[in-house]
Amino acid sequence: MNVIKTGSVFRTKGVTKVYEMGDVKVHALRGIDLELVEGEFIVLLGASGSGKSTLLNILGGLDTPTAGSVFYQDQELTASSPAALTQFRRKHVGFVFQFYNLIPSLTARENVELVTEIASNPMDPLEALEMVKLQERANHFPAQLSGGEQQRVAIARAIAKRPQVLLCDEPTGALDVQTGIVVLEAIARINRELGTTTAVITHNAAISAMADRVVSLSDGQISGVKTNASKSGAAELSW
Ligand SMILES: Nc1ncnc2c1ncn2[C@@H]1O[C@H](COP(=O)(O)OP(=O)(O)OP(=O)(O)O)[C@@H](O)[C@H]1O
Repeated sequence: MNVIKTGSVFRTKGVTKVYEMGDVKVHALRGIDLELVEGEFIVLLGASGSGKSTLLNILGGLDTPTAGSVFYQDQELTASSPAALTQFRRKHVGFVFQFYNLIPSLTARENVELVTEIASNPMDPLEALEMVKLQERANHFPAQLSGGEQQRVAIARAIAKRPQVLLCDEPTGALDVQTGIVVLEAIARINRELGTTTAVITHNAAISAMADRVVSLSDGQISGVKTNASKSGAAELSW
């Protein structure tokens, strides 16, 4: 069942990003107007170089646009100081990247604890590992886990502080299909059970079927927005 609440989480207006390297200007984003609402699962779909990562990094406060405005609820990120952006990221945003960035010398549980120790209302690390079905591997080190399991630890780490938004940049990009599906199931479960507003960026059109809404990017512009009448479970996907 699709339950979408109506509260606005992100609003962007005319977001433009130009990277300048010497005399060369790369227009990564060319005027993005987008709203994400509370509890929504959105897929940002586009070919390599279409601007997906740039947009996600701007939403998550890791990067700032050249022009345009970005609001997180009532906070204008584009008018926020670097310190305020750090606070925003720390409190409200969980990031998942293609490569898991776990600390090799720490167990799964300790990797999650890195976040729970500095968060104000965190989950128990084991509860976060249970959300991704890895509670039994809590005392294993990253080298003892498969790529998909390491990615699930990274997801547990991202959600353990109970962020309002989960931003995932090609979370299955380094995984085979079956492993990717288990990772996507974990992300869908978090969206469904915790109500975490979730954005997944991918070049893989098959993943779109899981989303409430699919926003296609092409050459730094939104080239299409599609609302799915019903969502597929990750297990139904194939690519
Ligand atoms: N730091 C940077 N400096 C210069 N150009 C950049 C930088 N980051 C991205 N770009 C350029 O901006 C454009 C958009 O890049 P972006 O990484 O957002 O695309 P993407 O859709 O996420 O691609 P991919 O799927 O390959 O990761 C590309 O042309 C890229 O080369």
